[in-house]
Amino acid sequence: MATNGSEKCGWSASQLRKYSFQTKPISRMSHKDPEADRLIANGQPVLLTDTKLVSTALHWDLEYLVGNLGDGQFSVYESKDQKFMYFDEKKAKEMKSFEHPTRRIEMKFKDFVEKIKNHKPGDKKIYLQQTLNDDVGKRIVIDFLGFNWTWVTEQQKKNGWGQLTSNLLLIGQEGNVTPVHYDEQENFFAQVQGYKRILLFPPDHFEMLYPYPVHHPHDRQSQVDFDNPDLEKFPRFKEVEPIEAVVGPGEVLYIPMYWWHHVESLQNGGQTTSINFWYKSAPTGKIEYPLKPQQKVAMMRNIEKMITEALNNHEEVGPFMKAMVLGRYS
Ligand SMILES: O=C(O)C(=O)C[C@H](CCCc1ccccc1)C(=O)O
Ligand SMILES: [Zn+2]
Repeated sequence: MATNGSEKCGWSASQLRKYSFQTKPISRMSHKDPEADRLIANGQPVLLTDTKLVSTALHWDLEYLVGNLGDGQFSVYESKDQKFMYFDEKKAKEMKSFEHPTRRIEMKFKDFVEKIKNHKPGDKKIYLQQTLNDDVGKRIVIDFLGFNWTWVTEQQKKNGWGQLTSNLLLIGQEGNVTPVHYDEQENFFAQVQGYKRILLFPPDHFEMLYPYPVHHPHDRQSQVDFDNPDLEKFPRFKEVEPIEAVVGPGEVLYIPMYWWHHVESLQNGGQTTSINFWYKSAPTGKIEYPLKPQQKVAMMRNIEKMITEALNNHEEVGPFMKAMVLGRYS
């Protein structure tokens, strides 16, 4: 059996899902390597092995969290399969025909842990996704204050990013998948417990990942099902060239804004815990040409929003844009 030296790195290739495309490994390095700062400054992903960003959370197992997270409500998503596709609840309200792929339940942390413990094959899968806020126990506050704010705040300043908008606490079951999507924020993704495989696709993959329309509840998510890609509808999907990282406890992955990412908790790897750090982007300074792919995605989003609002009817957007382009610009 081919090993990847997994005895050293705590996981094996057999725990990774099989997809139709090849991947290339992401570069891994110390945060002290000047190459790391160069990559981050250029909006390139990099896996940082030794930031100690969340070292004070590495002991956050379920037992400790039950005793210290407090009595607040936590957002827990349940899915009939392993996929947890995010959707915008406001946009879902506007779209009667929209089929909700997951259901959000608010519950106390101890009830979430009970559900994890009593989970049987065939039960709905669950995924806790909750923004860390200040109604947590004081030991959690102490751990939180112990994060490496010196380093991450230095990165924020150096790269001219906006404010830290939130830290999302993510606790998922083995095998859970967050399908490929992009976010409009910079992200330091810190792994706390267990292993996650992250596939990353550059922003120019917009044409190969076929995102839903902007007004759709699944805005920013790809229409392509990685487990069963419809190459008739999405022919350019076969051109994708992702890079890949398996992140383990203590490791931090920089996911640049607009970079597509797919996240899976390794199969048979036990439950996973992650904390992300989402930052507003740097303000666009002087426009320089050629435009970056990220800027073009932002432009396409604004144009789509404007046309949709002006026509005040989603059905007319396609024909309107086709009339503009077919036979004229194509
Ligand atoms: O940190 C990130 O950006 C991730 O995608 C991490 C991902 C869960 C994110 C859920 C989500 C997706 C879109 C909008 C709001 C919330 C995971 O770890 O499964
Ligand atoms: Zn994301």
